[in-house]
Amino acid sequence: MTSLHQPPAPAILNTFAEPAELEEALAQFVVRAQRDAIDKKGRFTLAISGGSLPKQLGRLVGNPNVKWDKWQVFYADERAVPLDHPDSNHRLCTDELWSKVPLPFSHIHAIDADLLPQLSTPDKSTDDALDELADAYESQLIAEFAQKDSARFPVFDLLLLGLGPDGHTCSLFPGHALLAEEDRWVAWIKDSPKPPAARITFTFPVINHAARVAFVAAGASKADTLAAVLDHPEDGLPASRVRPAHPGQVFWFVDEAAAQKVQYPRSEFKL
Ligand SMILES: O=C(O)[C@H](O)[C@@H](O)[C@H](O)[C@H](O)COP(=O)(O)O
Repeated sequence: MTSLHQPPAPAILNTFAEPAELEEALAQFVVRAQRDAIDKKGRFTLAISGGSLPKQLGRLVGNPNVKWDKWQVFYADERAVPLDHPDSNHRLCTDELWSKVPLPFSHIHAIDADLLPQLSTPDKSTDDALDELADAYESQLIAEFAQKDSARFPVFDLLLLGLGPDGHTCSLFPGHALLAEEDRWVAWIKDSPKPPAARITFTFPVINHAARVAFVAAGASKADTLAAVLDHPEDGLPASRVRPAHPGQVFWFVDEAAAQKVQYPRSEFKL
């Protein structure tokens, strides 16, 4: 049997007493993923979501083991707002991280902000404008991956994702038609229940081709959702559907406050 036919590996749940410990372990984990990727291919491809994540990666700043010049950074989802808008994930990441580290600007793949004015002009429908925005972002992924890896879907070395209170991840929300997307790499949504409404997002085929996916969730407000995602995957919440194909692996980095209701077996964090 080829590896392609093996079932996805069960997620690894790492829990930490305090958010500070979680952040330290997360930084070590990212550095390890980076080292493995650079050893194999000379580059490290990472995609990140918004929310609390950029702050939780603070321990990477000033870390001498991070080879920033080898990173290629994408956004696993992004809000359709200008890049300097307070709602922009790119702006959040820039403020929290990229502005503090020597990551070359050309290695940060943001949405094409020149396409945004189309969203507010009468000569184009919102659907068409968002479609173009998502396509343009998909082209950036194709430029990075398709020529180099000639894969049907990109294989990210690492995706760093958050968990929303309704079980969403990226901009993939419960019950939304986008959960069934099978072809596109990047899709758009104009009715996101979490504001702002218009966004683009990686699709499940992209997420589920990644080599590693790390979810990060901290705080008691995540407790019920985390228990639902890990203990009741049969409910099909978006975060439960993240199950990268073998040999991909999902890791959870959560603090005790978030893990308090979870029955799922915990692992001892090791690199
Ligand atoms: O841009 C977004 O809105 C996100 O990508 C979203 O999926 C986020 O990661 C979760 O909602 C968790 O957000 P918190 O970490 O802030 O709870």
